[in-house]
Amino acid sequence: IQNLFIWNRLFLLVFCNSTESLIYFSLAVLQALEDGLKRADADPSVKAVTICGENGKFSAGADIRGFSSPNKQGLGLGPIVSLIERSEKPVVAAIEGIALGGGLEVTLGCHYRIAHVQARMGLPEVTIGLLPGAEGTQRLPRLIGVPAALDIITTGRHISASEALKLGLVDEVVEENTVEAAIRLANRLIGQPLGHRRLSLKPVPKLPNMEAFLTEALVKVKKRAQGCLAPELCFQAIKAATEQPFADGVRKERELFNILLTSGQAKALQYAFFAERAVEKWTTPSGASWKTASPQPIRKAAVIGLGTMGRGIVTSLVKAKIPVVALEQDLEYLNTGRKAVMLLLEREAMKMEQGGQTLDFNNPARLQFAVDFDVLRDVDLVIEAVFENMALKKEIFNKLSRICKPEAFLCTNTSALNIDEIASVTSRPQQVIGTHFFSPAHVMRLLEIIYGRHTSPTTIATAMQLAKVMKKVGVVVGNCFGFVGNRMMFPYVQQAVFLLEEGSRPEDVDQVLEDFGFKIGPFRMSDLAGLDVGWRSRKDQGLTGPTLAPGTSARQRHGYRYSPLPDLLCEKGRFGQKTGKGWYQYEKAGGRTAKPDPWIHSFLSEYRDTHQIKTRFIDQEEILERCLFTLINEGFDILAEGIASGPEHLDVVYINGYGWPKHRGGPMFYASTVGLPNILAKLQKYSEIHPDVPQLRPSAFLKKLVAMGNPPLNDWMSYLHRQSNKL
Ligand SMILES: CCCCCCCCCCCCC[C@H](O)CC(=O)SCCNC(=O)CCNC(=O)[C@H](O)C(C)(C)COP(=O)(O)OP(=O)(O)OC[C@H]1O[C@@H](n2cnc3c(N)ncnc32)[C@H](O)[C@@H]1OP(=O)(O)O
Ligand SMILES: NC(=O)c1ccc[n+]([C@@H]2O[C@H](COP(=O)([O-])OP(=O)(O)OC[C@H]3O[C@@H](n4cnc5c(N)ncnc54)[C@H](O)[C@@H]3O)[C@@H](O)[C@H]2O)c1
Repeated sequence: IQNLFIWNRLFLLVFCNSTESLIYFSLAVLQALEDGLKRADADPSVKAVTICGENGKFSAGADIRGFSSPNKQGLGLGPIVSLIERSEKPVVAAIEGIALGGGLEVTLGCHYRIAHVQARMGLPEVTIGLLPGAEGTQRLPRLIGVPAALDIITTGRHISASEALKLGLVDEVVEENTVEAAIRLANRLIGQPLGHRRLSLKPVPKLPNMEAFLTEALVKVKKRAQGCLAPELCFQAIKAATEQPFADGVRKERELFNILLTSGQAKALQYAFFAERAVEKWTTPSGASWKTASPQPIRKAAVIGLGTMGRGIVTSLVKAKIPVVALEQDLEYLNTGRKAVMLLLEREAMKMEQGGQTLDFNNPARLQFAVDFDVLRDVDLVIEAVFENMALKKEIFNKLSRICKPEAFLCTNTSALNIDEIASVTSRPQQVIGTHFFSPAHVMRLLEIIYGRHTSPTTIATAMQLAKVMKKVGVVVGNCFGFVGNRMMFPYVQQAVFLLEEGSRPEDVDQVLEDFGFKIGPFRMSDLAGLDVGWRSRKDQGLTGPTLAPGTSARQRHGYRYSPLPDLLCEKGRFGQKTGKGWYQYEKAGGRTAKPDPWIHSFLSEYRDTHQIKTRFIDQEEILERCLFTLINEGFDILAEGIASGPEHLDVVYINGYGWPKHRGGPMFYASTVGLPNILAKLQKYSEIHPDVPQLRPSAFLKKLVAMGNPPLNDWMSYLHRQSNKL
């Protein structure tokens, strides 16, 4: 706080920015706030105080980086909030832009709160592994009641000013100048009693069935948390507010805050927060970067293919208010696709209505369906989402190159195919790029953006901008088979299948990985995605099917271990959920409840007999290590090859696209917590046992980092000497 104005008889405290655009509490800001308050209190000419932020933003809360610094910046905020509340002079908060975390807690110490209609508020500490630690868990339930406080604190969601008004979190919402409105209110309050406005003195509003409500709420919180500690501790702090006097509740809040602060989960979640922002600042080995490349505006887009992916992509574009043309191969496919898209959009519109927003999709200027490529003449960008087949993709891109206007960008949603080969059939390879969405595309946040040899920086910047507009996290990566996400997943799934050959059951492997925190284990995931997808790809690669050379050993390909188990299941028509049978059995085709299948158990045991594999008990540790360490090992190769510019990229991909538990910070962050020497030793051990599995052989980069003394993750990339130029 640098600007303190004494304005008539009013003291205006203005938080000044620590950065260009956001105010978060550093030690200096806290000290200035405390000094300002004390000065206002001591000055008899000051009759009231207004607290506001600079540049139309109240505050983003404590400086998150401070939590991992030795002097733990921001920890003194609670006493300052109490100091505000105790003031004998009325204090009014003028909330503009955002009031988050400690920022909102400051307003809870104020006697009155006025918000601008576009302001957003929230206590997002839970999302970075913490709880509101400046007495917010004790004041908020007193202000808005336990159910609403529990919802806001355990989810960390942001709320609008109108919702805040409905909940009683703010006293007034204004459309005009919030600071002036706050000053007017402060002036009116001079000399009025404040006791009833001090939240710490108020009781928590009673519920007729508080105990039952809390018991039920805890079950819900735990279920949603999926192994993350913070939501449950947020709950405990709020429960304390219902049971104990304010001062004891604050003590409990501090105790719980400290547990979280020193937990690995908070560290991991805070790493993930900054990693997500770091990947926005993309660079490529050739020196192209977000700093110098400018995105082109996308006023109209097209999606080709309205299957599983195309439907979700169209929905995302419509939600982002980008006019779309949706194209299919014939009228029959078009009608099926149109129905599916309209259903998704209706559902999305309903969800948005609950939040007071609208979605306009029945207007042909916003969404058009077609089978004729001629309608693509005026679009700025096309996203191709047809079958995963190189010949088909090339045919489509060649056509697009001829029909679309010269400046249009051509994107492919391929899961693994070579972007350069696709681009080679166009006359504009510099405008061809991979935009790899994840299923369901209107829900999943990840957008892997793959540049080819000729892709221009403008094209990358435009794809990144598109991700942002679609509220997705874009991660720029290089071109290789499977890119980052799928390339790292192949060895993970491969190990899972090898474990079945050796003695595990699908449900054992899934359970271990779900206990680790994955939303869904590899076999449940395969059943959901459809086993036929991988089968088709393996047939295309000549690993199975009619093109396989006669006499090829069942369990070997190119001299390495191969498991035909997934192929055998597909040959029996077991494609997963869609056929009602896969690695599990389902109640019907299209059913969703996976049940262990005795058929699979006896099939596996016959398979082992046929191939003379001795069934052995495989413990949880081995399941976890073999699946995760091979995935991580591939990650080190990806970094060494320059396919991704840092470990954060791999982590953001895994958290947002593959259900990796965020509270473990992503696979590469997890590797850094396990310790690279431990990972190396385990890979060496398993590789000796399975010499025919190259994915278990430790990456040269991993070995190098261990030899360099296991440096911290932030330093890993400095140990690479880049020669490759992927652009
Ligand atoms: C030793 C033990 C003793 C125990 C004693 C217990 C006592 C406890 C006392 C503790 C007091 C705790 C107080 C409080 O409860 C805790 C907090 O306030 S935690 C912080 C809560 N706030 C947040 O989580 C907000 C996070 N930020 C956002 O959600 C978004 O950034 C935004 C504010 C909505 C803005 O979004 P955008 O406009 O899209 O902008 P960016 O996200 O790209 O951000 C721009 C830039 O700012 C950086 N940044 C944003 N917020 C913070 C922050 N709070 N701290 C640090 N940095 C922040 C962000 O990283 C970007 O910078 P870049 O990374 O690009 O350099
Ligand atoms: N399904 C997934 O989970 C997933 C995830 C990420 C990426 N992908 C990739 O996305 C692409 C599409 O996959 P999908 O699962 O949506 O496939 P899908 O089989 O569900 O749909 C493909 C659609 O493309 C249409 N199509 C085929 N040829 C066409 C043509 N010439 N013109 C117009 N439309 C045509 C088909 O009619 C079909 O509706 C593939 O490259 C796939 O690898 C899929």
